[in-house]
Formats: sequence, C-alpha cells, structure tokens
Amino acid sequence: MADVSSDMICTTLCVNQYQNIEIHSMKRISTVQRFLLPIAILIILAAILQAYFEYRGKLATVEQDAQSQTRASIQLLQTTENLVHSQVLASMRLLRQNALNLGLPAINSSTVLNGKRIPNLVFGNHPQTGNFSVVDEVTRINGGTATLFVRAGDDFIRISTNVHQLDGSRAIGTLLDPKGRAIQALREGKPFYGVVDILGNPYITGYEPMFDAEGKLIGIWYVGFQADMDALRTTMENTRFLETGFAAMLDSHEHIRFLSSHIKTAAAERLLAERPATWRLISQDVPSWRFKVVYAYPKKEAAVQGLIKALYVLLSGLVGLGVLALIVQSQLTRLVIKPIGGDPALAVALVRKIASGNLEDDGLTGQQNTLIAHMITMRNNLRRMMDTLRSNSENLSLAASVFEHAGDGIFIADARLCIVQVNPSFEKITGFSAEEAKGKNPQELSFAIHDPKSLLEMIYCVKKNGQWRGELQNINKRGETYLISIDVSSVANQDGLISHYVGTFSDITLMKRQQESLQHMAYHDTLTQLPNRALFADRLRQALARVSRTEETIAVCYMDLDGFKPINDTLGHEAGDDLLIKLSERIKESLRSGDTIARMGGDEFALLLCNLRSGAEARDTLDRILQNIKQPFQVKNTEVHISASAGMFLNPSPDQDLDFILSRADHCMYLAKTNKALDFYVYDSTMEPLRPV
Ligand SMILES: Nc1nc2c(ncn2[C@@H]2O[C@H](COP(=O)(O)OP(=O)(O)OP(=O)(O)O)[C@@H](O)[C@H]2O)c(=O)[nH]1
Repeated sequence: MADVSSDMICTTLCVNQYQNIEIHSMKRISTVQRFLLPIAILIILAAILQAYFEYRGKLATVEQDAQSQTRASIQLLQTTENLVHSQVLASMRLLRQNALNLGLPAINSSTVLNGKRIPNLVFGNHPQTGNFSVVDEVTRINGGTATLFVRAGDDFIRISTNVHQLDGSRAIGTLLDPKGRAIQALREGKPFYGVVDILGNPYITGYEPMFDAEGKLIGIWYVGFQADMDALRTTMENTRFLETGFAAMLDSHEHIRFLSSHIKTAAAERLLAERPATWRLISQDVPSWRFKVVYAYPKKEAAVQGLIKALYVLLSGLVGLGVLALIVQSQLTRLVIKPIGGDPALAVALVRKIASGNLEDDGLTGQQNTLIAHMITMRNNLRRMMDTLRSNSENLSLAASVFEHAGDGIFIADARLCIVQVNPSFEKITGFSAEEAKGKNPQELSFAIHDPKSLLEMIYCVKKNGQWRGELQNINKRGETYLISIDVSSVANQDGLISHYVGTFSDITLMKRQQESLQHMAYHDTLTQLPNRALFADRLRQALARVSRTEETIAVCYMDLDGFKPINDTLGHEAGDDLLIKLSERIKESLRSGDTIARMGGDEFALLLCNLRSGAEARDTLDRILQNIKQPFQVKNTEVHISASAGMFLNPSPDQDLDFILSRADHCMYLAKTNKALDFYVYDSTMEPLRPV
C-alpha cells in the first residue's frame, strides 16, 4: 500500500508538471476510484433494491406464515373430522343393524316419556322409548354415543340415548336442536354428517332419517363421537407468532375456544373485536365445524423483522463492496497502475500528446521499466528521429534544389548504369528530355560516341575507386558534338554494393575553344596565323633535343622582305596585310610537314627546316622558298612583286643558346640584305663561321 501511495503521489506530481494535459478532474479521482465508483453505485443500488425486496419478502413471508399456520390449524380440524368420520359410519351401520335384528322400525300407537305423550317407536315388537339396549350395544362395541329419535310433528325427541346431561342422567325426552344444523336436512328426509355442538362440546356426528315400512319419516338414527380437541388446544396455546402475535379458535358464537397462552383472553377478545389498523388479523372459517381460526400479529413487528432482514442484506452488500474494493484496488495496482508507472490517465494524456505530434521534452519522468518510462523513451527516440528526418529533409530539399538549379548536368543511374533521373541542365546540355533519358545508359545518349572505351574505363575506375573524373566528347540530340568535363561517383547501399551512379558534368566546349584560341593566339601570329616567336623557339628547342638522338641535320633561317614598305605606302596597309597572308601561305605550302615557318614580327619570318640529309638540301630548300617568294602576288587586283633576304644557321648544336642561334641567322640575313649579291648567307658552326651560299 505504501508503494501505491507513493505511486499516486508521484503521479500527482507528474500530472502537476504536465501542463498541457486535460486531466484536471482526474487529479481529484484516481483510476481505482473511477473504476470502483460505478461498481460501488451499482452494488449499493442493488443492495438497496435487494434490501427493499427482502423487506417486502419478509412482510410477505410473515403473512404467508400466518396464512399457512391458519391452514394448518384448519387442516388439523379436518383431519380430526376425517379420522372420526369412518368411526361414525361404522357405528351408524352397527346401530341400524342392531335395530333391524329386532325388527323393522315402526310407530305403534303412543307412549309417555317424562310425562309427555309421544309416538311409540318400535323395532318389530320391541318398543324403544326408554330402552337403551340398542344404543348401548353400539357404544360398547365402537365407543362414542348413539341415540334414537322419534318424530313428533316437526320435532324429534330423544327416546333412547347414552348421551348424558350435566346431572349425569340420560338425555332422553330432549329435542333435537330445532335451530341446529342437522334438523333441516333430516326434515327433508336427507342424512346429515358433520360436527355438531352438543351440550357445549363439539361432536362428530352422523344423522340418518328413519323410515317405516311405508317410507314414512318416523325418527332419526344418530351416532356421534366427541372430538378430541387436546392436540388442537395444545397447538393453539403454544402458538406464538412473532413476538406478541397469537392464534385463536372461535366457535360459531364468536367465543374463543382455544387461544395462545401468552395473551390473556380479555386482551385477545378486545383486539378481535376492535380489529385495530396496527394489527394484521387473518381469519378463516371452518364451515364443517362452524369454527373460525384467527391468527393475529402486530404489523410493526413484521416491519421490524423486515427491516432487520433488509439491514442484514444492506450490510452484506457493503461488506461485499468493501472486499471487492480491496480486491480491485490491489489487482488494479498490481496489474495496471504499477506496470503503467502511474495513473493510466497520465499515460493516455502522454500518448495523446505524442499522437498530436507534440514531442517536446516537458520534464515528465517515469519509474524504470514502466509503460510511461517506455513511452517517454519512445518519445525521445521519436524526437531524435524527427530531428534527423527534418535535417535530412532539409538536406534533401537543398539537394533537390541544387539538383534542379545546378548549372551542371546531373544524371543518376542505377547499378546497370541505366539512367533513373536527370536534372534540367542535363536536358539542356544533351538535348534529351528526362523521359527520353530515363532507362537508357549514357552511351545510348551518345556519350563518348567517338571513344566508347572511355566509358568502360570510367565504369572500371568508379567500381574500383568510387569515382572517376575526365572529359568525354559526346553528340547531343541535335547532332552537335560537345565536350564535357564529367565527374562520376558511385553510391553504395547498406550491404556495401553499388546501387547507383551519380554523374555531374559541364559543357566545356566553349571554354575549350576559347582556351585553344587563347593558346593559339599565344603561339601564333594573329595576321598570318603562323607560329610566333615563342612557338618557333619551342619547336627549335624540341628539334635541338631531337638532334642529339637522331643526328639529323636541321637549319634555322631568318628572313626579311625587301621593299615591303613601299607596298604599304602605295597600296595601303590592308594590301600589305593581304600580301603578308598570301606570302605566308605560299611559304607554308612549300614546306614539309616537319618544318616550321614563323612570323617574327613586321616583315620578318623564321624558318626551321628539319630532317635534312645535308647542308646542301638545307640551302636548296631555302633557295627554293626565296625563289617562290619572288613569284608575283595578286593584291588588290594588282600584281605585286617582292623578294626576301635570308640568313641560315646550319646544324646548330643542342648546347647552343636559342638567342645565339637566331642572332647568327639574323646576322646572316643582314649580310644578304646589305650585300644584295646573294639572297642568303649561311652560318655553319661546325665548319666556317660565316660563308655565302
Ligand atoms: N601592312 C603591314 N605593314 C607592316 C606590318 N608590320 C610592319 N609593317 C611595315 O613594314 C615596313 C617594314 O619596314 P622596312 O623593313 O623598312 O621595309 P622595306 O621596305 O622592306 O625595307 P628593307 O627591309 O630595308 O628592305 C614598315 O613600313 C612597317 O610599317 C604589318 O603587319 N602589316
């Protein structure tokens, strides 16, 4: 119980802390009380109802008992009557048989009895008035009493009897009670059997009409037994109904014959006469005896008995309720409150709060290993999950936004490299819509169309290293070639197996072109598109490096146009430009693929002749070029003639400085220009420092 109390206190404290829970009413009534309240009300109502019914039942039982005892008393009378009735019949038969043994009944003249003249009843020749042999014989054999009556008008006079009067004499000469019960039937010639009051005593009697040979009613046969009322008297005297209730047997004159011994006759007579409302009187007639059985009891006593019974039921109900309350409280505490860890209302409120989506930590705590504690843990876990989900969702929406708005094309492919999703930039760059791209692999969308191997390399690297970066040349839906810089990485599932590939790429076609253009500009002359000084120096460097391995002959020539300025001056600068372009193309066409011509500035050009078999071949080549230049050019519809002076550095060695080589060739060119005798001079470091062609 101490645990339960502490639980309740804990719950109340928790509830108090639990701000948002609508359990104000529950604070006042605990779950056990709420559980018990309807049961208690039901049990109390049932007990009250049962008590009421018990009360009514008790009243009815008292009434029924009284009725039943009344009937029992009557039954006793009737039993007495029935038992004696057979004796009466036997005696009646015996009386008549004894008479018939003497002769048939008849009236023979008259006789005198007690000074009165009455008809003389005879059996055969035997007068019966004052003759007691027949009746005494019957009584001797069967007991009881027997009488012979003779009819005298409407009356019947006892002429022979063994019924004695109070003075002890035989009651002959007396009349059959003219107001009695038997006389009416007998006058009509019918028998009468029943209880008759004879001289103040009840007799069970039998009366039969006596007829002579002609069938004339001349008298009465009578036999009777005085009823033994001792048993009835004892029963009545011992009867005590409730505390003061009593039983009484009244005769036809309403006189009390028998009465319960605990009440005085006068008091009983007064009650029976007044019949007060506070008493219940049950009376029943016994017609054959002309008696009346009365049972009387005070209503108050019956009510008290009923109330005692009702109170007993009520108390039993309350005791039962108390026991039930204890059982319910202990079982609820053991099976519900303790496992829950507090009032179920608190748990319900907590669940409702969680269900409403409120996962805030409100400081609620629960005892270990209880439902509330588990729910709080669940709520904490849910909150953490929600935070993670929210964060993931934000990341996802961010990722989705990036995916949607990224300038780079993005595709996501499954493990078979079939595209499952692309972003708008993918559609823009490739020209393929998302619907067209889905389900296809990059090759089917013309990725790396010219170099399918690069895709295989890409897959191999991604599988091995998790990512691959490179450039691919693709063809878009419009059939245009474009170059992409692409980054492909793999996404592994929980088992560590590749589930997806993510490719991010950008169209670098334009950038590449610009880059190439810039590179071209950096190494070429913008007017003639010939290599410039820097590219020439680079090629010369490469050639020198090669020479040490191949021992081939190379030659570096420096060339300057003669009389170019006048063309500018006369035909204009544009014509000069045109001439420079056409001259460059002519020289380029006359060179072999491994040779280089570069514009060094203004009207100055440099030549790098490689793979020469000899110095003579170098001279011949330069000479052929100079002769070629002398061929007329068509500029602005004008035939223009021009020539060039040149210098050659034949067989430069790898250890020689580039500037030195060029300055030597330039110097030779200067000699040719100033000398005018030769088109070019040759500098050969291995032979002569400077010599003409
Ligand atoms: N049209 C045109 N003229 C150029 C260009 N670069 C330099 N020139 C001109 O080329 C001329 C070069 O001068 P010079 O070397 O004296 O010309 P030249 O008449 O050939 O004289 P020599 O070389 O001494 O024979 C100058 O008038 C420059 O203005 C160019 O890119 N286009």
